[in-house]
This record gives sequence, C-alpha cells and structure tokens, in this order.
Amino acid sequence: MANSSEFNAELLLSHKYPERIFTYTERDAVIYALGVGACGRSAVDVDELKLVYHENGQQFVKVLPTFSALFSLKLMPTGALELPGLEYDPRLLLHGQQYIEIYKPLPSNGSIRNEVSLAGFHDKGKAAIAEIETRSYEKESGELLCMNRMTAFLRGAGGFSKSSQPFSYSNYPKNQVPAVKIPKTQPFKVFEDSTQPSQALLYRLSGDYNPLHSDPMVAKVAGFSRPILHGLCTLGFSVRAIIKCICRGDPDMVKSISGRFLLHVYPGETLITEMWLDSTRVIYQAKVKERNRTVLSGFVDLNRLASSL
Ligand SMILES: CCC/C=C/C(=O)SCCNC(=O)CCNC(=O)[C@H](O)C(C)(C)COP(=O)([O-])OP(=O)([O-])OC[C@H]1O[C@@H](n2cnc3c(N)ncnc32)[C@H](O)[C@@H]1OP(=O)([O-])[O-]
Repeated sequence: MANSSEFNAELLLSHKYPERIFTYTERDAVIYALGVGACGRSAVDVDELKLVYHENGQQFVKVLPTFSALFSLKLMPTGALELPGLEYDPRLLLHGQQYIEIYKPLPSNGSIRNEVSLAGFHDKGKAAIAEIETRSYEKESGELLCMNRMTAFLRGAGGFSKSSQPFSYSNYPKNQVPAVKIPKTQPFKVFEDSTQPSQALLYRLSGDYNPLHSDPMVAKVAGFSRPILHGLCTLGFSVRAIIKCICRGDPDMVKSISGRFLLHVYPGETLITEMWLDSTRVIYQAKVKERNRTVLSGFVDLNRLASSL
C-alpha cells in the first residue's frame, strides 16, 4: 500500500502528456479484427467478412469501433502508465474499465493525432484508480473522430490520501460511468464464441505488448496461473457480438461503448455475451462458460436500430 508522503497530487494533476501520433493501414485494422475473433467461426461470415476483406468489390474494409482504443497505445509501450507523483508497481496494474465515444466512422487507414489527459484519479484503499482520456483527431482534416477513456486499476497503490476523506478527482459527467444494472429478464440475444489458446498472442500484434498477456513468469508475479487475455480483446469480442446480433453487422451504428472488466479471462476460454435492448441502448454482460463467471459488463449506445430487428 502506498503511503501519503509518496503521493504528490499537485505533480500528478498538473502533468501534461505529450501528443501522440498513431498511424495505421488497412492491414492493422484487419489484424485487429482477426485478433478479436472476426470470422473465427466462419471464414465466409456474412456479417464479418467486410471487416477483413474487400467483399463484393467494396473499396475499404469496415473498421470496428473498438479499434479506436488502440490510438493511445503508445501511452504505455511496456504496460506501465506515466503517473508522476505516485509510486506504484506496474506489474500489478489491471485494466478496469473502458469508455468510448465515436463521432465519425473510423477510416480504414489514417494518421491520428491524440490529445491525452488525466480525467480522474481515486484512492480506493487497496488500490488506486487512474482514468486517462484520449481525444483523437484525424491529422489531415483536424476533425475529432473519437474519445477513449481508459481506467487503470493499480492494485496495492491506494491508501495514500492525506485527509480522512479518500482522494477523488474526476472531470467528466457521471452518466458516462459504466456501472450498469443487468436486467432480471431473459436476454434479447445471446452469442457464444470461443477464444483460441493463442488469442492473446494474436491480439498483441495490434500493438499491446504487455508481457502479462504472453509471459508465464510475468503472469505469475501478477497473481495469475498463466498469461491472461487483454481486457480490450474481451471487450472487442463482446462488442463484435453486439454488432453481429443487433446491428446486422454494421459497425457504424455504434455511438458509444462502456465496459467494466470484472474478472480476468484465460485465452482459450468460451465467452458468452448476453444482450438486453433498452431503446437504442444495449446492456450486455459476458460470461466465461467454463467457470460460469461474469467477466465484463456494460452498455453500447447505438445511433439507430436496424430496420429488420
Ligand atoms: C490498462 C492497460 C493495460 C491492460 C491490462 C489488461 O488488459 S489486464 C486484463 C483485463 N482486466 C482484468 O482482467 C481485470 C478484471 N477485474 C478484476 O480482477 C477485479 O474487478 C479488480 C481486481 C479490478 C477489482 O476487484 P476488487 O475485488 O479488488 O474490487 P472491489 O469490488 O473490492 O472494489 C473496490 C473499488 O474499486 C472499484 N472497482 C471495482 N472493480 C473495478 C473496475 N473493474 N474498474 C474500476 N473500478 C473498479 C469499486 O467500485 C470499488 O470502489 P467503491 O465502490 O468502493 O468506491
């Protein structure tokens, strides 16, 4: 547990993160789609072939909205997060939540300018929570494409507050917080998908090389029996399931995405995504079939509903 003398709030809150440029090609978008399981059940999947191939002569591949979470990857090249003013062990860092807003369909290639800032920081006693926001602009047009807010759960780094009131800072609206109430009714749709034992090894080629997902020794130090799946890979599987089952395969229908990682997933496990429709909001949760445990829950807001629903 961190102690209060090791924490410097002023240093942390005044820290300026440098702008980051993220450049990608269609090949990156396709490798990402394969990494989150696109066409994993069928290589001619009518809803997903467009994500990995120029189907029917289409000019560009379609890009999944969760691909935008990669734009800020350079922020943590080895899995550590720059948090001046706080001492913490990066090996104990877990991805806690992800919130995404999409303002324009993602292009199949491009150069993206990313403005990064600290959106929140909280003392939870046994852990600290850091929320990092990335606003991503198309470099050429200057247009705002999307916003990602990533929550890192820093195990063992809490308990640093100087007053009896736990330190808590955030600068965004409360309705963007991903805690959702899962309905008691039967889900509207359910989608089952297998991750492969090699899933994290494939997903990491999208640029997240944190050894927690590939190195057995690093995974052990972090408290796991073997390397675990990237949280964003699990989120990618669930959002892809929602696009398939509710958006009839059209990724451009997604307006915003929210997810909280509740438990780790081991590559090779089966993910069952359950979905409930509430107007244009899809509430979802993902379970690991083998352990019957919920690993992710959240919501996806859509621009509209598919006419055939
Ligand atoms: C980051 C980039 C690097 C990527 C790495 C990965 O992909 S790693 C792979 C992907 N990631 C994973 O595999 C991680 C999977 N998730 C887990 O293992 C666990 O959920 C946990 C260890 C994150 C927290 O469990 P726990 O039993 O220690 O927590 P608790 O229930 O006792 O609550 C304590 C406080 O924290 C709050 N809070 C709770 N959960 C979250 C959350 N997710 N998020 C945010 N906040 C959360 C909760 O509201 C409460 O605050 P309150 O209400 O008192 O003010």
